[in-house]
Amino acid sequence: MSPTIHVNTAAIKAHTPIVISGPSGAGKSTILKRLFDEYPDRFGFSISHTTRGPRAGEENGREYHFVTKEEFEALVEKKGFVEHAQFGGNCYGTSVKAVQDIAEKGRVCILDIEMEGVKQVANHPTFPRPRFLFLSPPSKEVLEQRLRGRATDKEEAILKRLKQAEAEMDFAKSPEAPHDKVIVNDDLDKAYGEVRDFIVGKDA
Ligand SMILES: Nc1ncnc2c1ncn2[C@@H]1O[C@H](COP(=O)(O)OP(=O)(O)OP(=O)(O)O)[C@@H](O)[C@H]1O
Repeated sequence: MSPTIHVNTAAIKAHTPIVISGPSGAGKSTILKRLFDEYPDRFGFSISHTTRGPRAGEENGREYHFVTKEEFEALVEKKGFVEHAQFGGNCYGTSVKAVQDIAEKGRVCILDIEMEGVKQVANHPTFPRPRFLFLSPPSKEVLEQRLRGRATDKEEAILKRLKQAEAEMDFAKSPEAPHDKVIVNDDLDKAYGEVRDFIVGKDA
């Protein structure tokens, strides 16, 4: 057994990361963009690790930390990822260090991750507990309208997202869900205000 990596608990607790999840189309990107625009110096996104090769224009340590399968697995062994997953034959993960780097710069790390990742973060053996926010669409029907309205996905992708959305929403209602707050994105301004209150506090 390899020893687990060191975690700078103090830095992370001083700037508790926020995990935001919710079905695709719930409005996470829209709301986070607004938050970053309003508070440009307060937040940070961690740089993920991946075993896929860099694409033209991508730089190691900027878009991703590009690593070999062996390096990735060694970090998994050491509990060096707060969450990791496989997509299309490649591994992707958010390292403890990447989140820590943001906290050490005095910023709050925002993690936009899906259900399986949320479970992993919540169950990590040494990483301090972040704050968990779930953004929900008002209903499945409205979610479907928004996904279609966004017009970025093909029919097959929309159906897949809707199925995954159902799983996300069932999980959020289940007793094992770690969410500290559930916000329904019905009216965008109202939902944004609630997200901001949760993340930066009412008097910010
Ligand atoms: N309250 C709202 N009322 C109406 N439309 C909304 C509202 N919030 C977001 N939308 C629209 O819904 C669509 C989905 O939003 P967005 O792309 O932010 O979702 P997302 O949760 O980030 O999805 P993904 O995880 O796929 O990136 C967008 O077209 C956005 O403009």
